[in-house]
Amino acid sequence: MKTSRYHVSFYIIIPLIFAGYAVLASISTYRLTQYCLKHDLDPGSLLLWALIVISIIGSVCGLIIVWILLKPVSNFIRNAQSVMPLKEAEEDAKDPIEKWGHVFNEITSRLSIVETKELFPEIIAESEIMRAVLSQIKKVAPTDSTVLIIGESGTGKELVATSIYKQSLRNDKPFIKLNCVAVPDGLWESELFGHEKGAFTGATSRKIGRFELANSGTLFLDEIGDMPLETQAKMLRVLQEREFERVGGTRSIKVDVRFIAATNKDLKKMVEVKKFREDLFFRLNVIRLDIPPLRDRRDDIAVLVNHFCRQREIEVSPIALQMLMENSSWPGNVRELQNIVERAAVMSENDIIEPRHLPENIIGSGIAPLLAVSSAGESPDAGDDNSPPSLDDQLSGIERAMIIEALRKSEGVQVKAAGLLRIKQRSLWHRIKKHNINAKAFKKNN
Ligand SMILES: Nc1ncnc2c1ncn2[C@@H]1O[C@H](COP(=O)(O)OP(=O)(O)OP(=O)(O)O)[C@@H](O)[C@H]1O
Repeated sequence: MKTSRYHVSFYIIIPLIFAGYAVLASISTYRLTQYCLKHDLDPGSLLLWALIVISIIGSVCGLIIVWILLKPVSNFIRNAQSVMPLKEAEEDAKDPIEKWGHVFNEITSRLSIVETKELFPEIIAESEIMRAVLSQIKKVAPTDSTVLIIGESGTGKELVATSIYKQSLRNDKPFIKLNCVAVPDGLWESELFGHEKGAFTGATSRKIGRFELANSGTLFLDEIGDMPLETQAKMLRVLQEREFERVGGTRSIKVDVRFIAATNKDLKKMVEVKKFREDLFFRLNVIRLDIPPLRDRRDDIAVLVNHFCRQREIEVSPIALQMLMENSSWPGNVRELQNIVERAAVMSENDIIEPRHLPENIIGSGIAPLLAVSSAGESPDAGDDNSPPSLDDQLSGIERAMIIEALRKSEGVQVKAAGLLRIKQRSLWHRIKKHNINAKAFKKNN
């Protein structure tokens, strides 16, 4: 095919082969029947043999075609299997097609991680839910549509707004931020629209407002839920008409601004209780991006911790990392995680974050205390309620700690970890699943 002058698509050639073969088979049986009738022979047994031969030739042709088609796929799968993470992905697949499905899914997922890392180097996220958000950002960024970013405090709304700006067609134009919580009462209009000299007592010179500063660029209104109602009405006019006057001025100023707003408040509820204007809400809610809280994307914890550690040139021990991954609440989201790593980095003596450097609420749940104590070399604490953990719980905790230690030593390579523990790889894999350990977190390149 590569060297021939003409290229025929498989979509044409394969149906043609089968159609041609069917025509040939029909002609030969027809001819055979005619021959038998002409020579007074019984066509039954001859036709039976002919059908057997036709079927055998048909099967061989089918086999060759399937082999030609699947050869590059199986070559690819074989090469992909030499990559360690893909080996893990196909572990529980029973038949080859299911196995290939697993491998392809894993490859697609990894390619999308690579793409997101390239497009959004500052946003660290590997969870599916965040990757969906990032692909939404990729779509909306180059448009001029207003974006409303909703999410709890510390989820990364500002980071997302900045990424939208960076990926937008206005990325060489101004990016002006306004934190609505930080604007003092009475200064709203001057802050947004600017003022003329002498507009009010203290207006000693002309001030350019945020709308004007953001002209031809992007205006990011953080914490929009904290904007007072009377300012919302004025804001609505700018959103609709892209026009306003400076305080104390008479001239209308036209601006070309893209708006991005963010809030951690439930604007719909605020509309219901008349604390936020419905018309403004609809104007802002053109494209809505929901940033999930960290507790709903625990897959991101390991990569985030490793990222924050890299920034501070320190490391995190796998047990400490596992404890961070096990924590289920994270009310302060990524900011809280970042602060914990920062604090632990300051406290660590040898540039490795150990469980003892983590706050009480992180090491104080589940089997974490057992691991924390064992890693710190102290005796196990029975807990506040004076009821020591059961033997089964303790054994399970020890098993878990040993697996984590082996994964740490083997840098997440499960064959090696299984060797260290002197168990079969399959058994290790089952135990990893049972204890809900994120084996990927131990890989060096994480
Ligand atoms: N996915 C992420 N990758 C890397 N850093 C992140 C990520 N998400 C958040 N951060 C970091 O967490 C901190 C808080 O993020 P950010 O200020 O964007 O959150 P926010 O939702 O705007 O918070 P708030 O509502 O309190 O203003 C920042 O230092 C930011 O760099």
